[in-house]
Amino acid sequence: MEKNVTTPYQLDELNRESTYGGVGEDADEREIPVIDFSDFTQRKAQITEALWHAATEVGFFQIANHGISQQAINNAFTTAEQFFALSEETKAQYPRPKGANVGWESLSQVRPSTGTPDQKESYQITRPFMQGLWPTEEELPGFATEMLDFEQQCWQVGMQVLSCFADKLGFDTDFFTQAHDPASGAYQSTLRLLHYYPTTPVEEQGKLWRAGAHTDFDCLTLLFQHEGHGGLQVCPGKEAQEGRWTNVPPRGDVITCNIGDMLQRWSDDALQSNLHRVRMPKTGEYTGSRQSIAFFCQANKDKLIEGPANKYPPITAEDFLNQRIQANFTKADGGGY
Ligand SMILES: O=C(O)CCC(=O)C(=O)O
Ligand SMILES: [Fe+2]
Repeated sequence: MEKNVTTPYQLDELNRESTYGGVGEDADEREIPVIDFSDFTQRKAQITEALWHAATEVGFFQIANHGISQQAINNAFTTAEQFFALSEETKAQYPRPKGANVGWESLSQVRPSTGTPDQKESYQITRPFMQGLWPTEEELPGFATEMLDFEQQCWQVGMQVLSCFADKLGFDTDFFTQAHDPASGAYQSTLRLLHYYPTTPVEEQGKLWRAGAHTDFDCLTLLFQHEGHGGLQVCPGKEAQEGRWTNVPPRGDVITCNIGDMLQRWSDDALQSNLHRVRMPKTGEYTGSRQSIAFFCQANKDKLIEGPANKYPPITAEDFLNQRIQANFTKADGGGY
């Protein structure tokens, strides 16, 4: 099947996404809620209310006092930078295989909203599927150990957030924790290291984007923004037609979170998976390399996504993700599987 912007997609989520490529306008009146996670166990009920409000209204929120040390985050960024500084030939030894969320890719992700490749390279880590995809100890000592440790810390925070949503949706508290079991071979949550290439500033945003407008495929995304590396903009679903985009402050001490399509479906649309994108820097703004790190909580392949009210027919997490990945990578990259 040809993958291009005119392809009619099977999932509603994809049809929606393919219509949102317009530049729109900046709307800085909206605030991204910051939610304090300190004393999580004692304050869980209060945190849950704050999360639910943020997730149903804006779809994006930032978590402060999340428990991952600043040192661990800084180290992850430094190590990611070292990975991307490896030679093209070295990185090309670890390519993203067809239709999988693992390995290295560069300039290959074409969003249905834009039809142009994101101006970035990325490296994906999904625990069970990394064979042959780690750089060697000579190339980058300690890389796998450090990244898997960071991945585990992200998972902890992700599961805390999801346990709050489980409470509100009437599932067992640990429902999503079991659905994202890292010990299973069907685990498919992914840590993604991102490097947006240095660029020349634009007077006006044109066809090329650092990351074209999209919603995420997963249940929940934890995004670590590099202090000062701006450009991320969000647009709540309700306002997508008007195209009013809010800048997300690039704070290095909080985790920026958003709901993805999988959880929107799993919550019968109660939780909003919102559009976001990374625009090109304008004249006068920082134009160097831009880094970020994302952790995508994606239910294990064999889990069935079924909302409490059964609004949508059940679909396995594997089938759901496959359709989304397929629509996002070009044929040239070997993405059509
Ligand atoms: O780099 C960012 O700020 C956003 C990345 C993103 O949206 C994604 O990888 O899905
Ligand atoms: Fe995203």
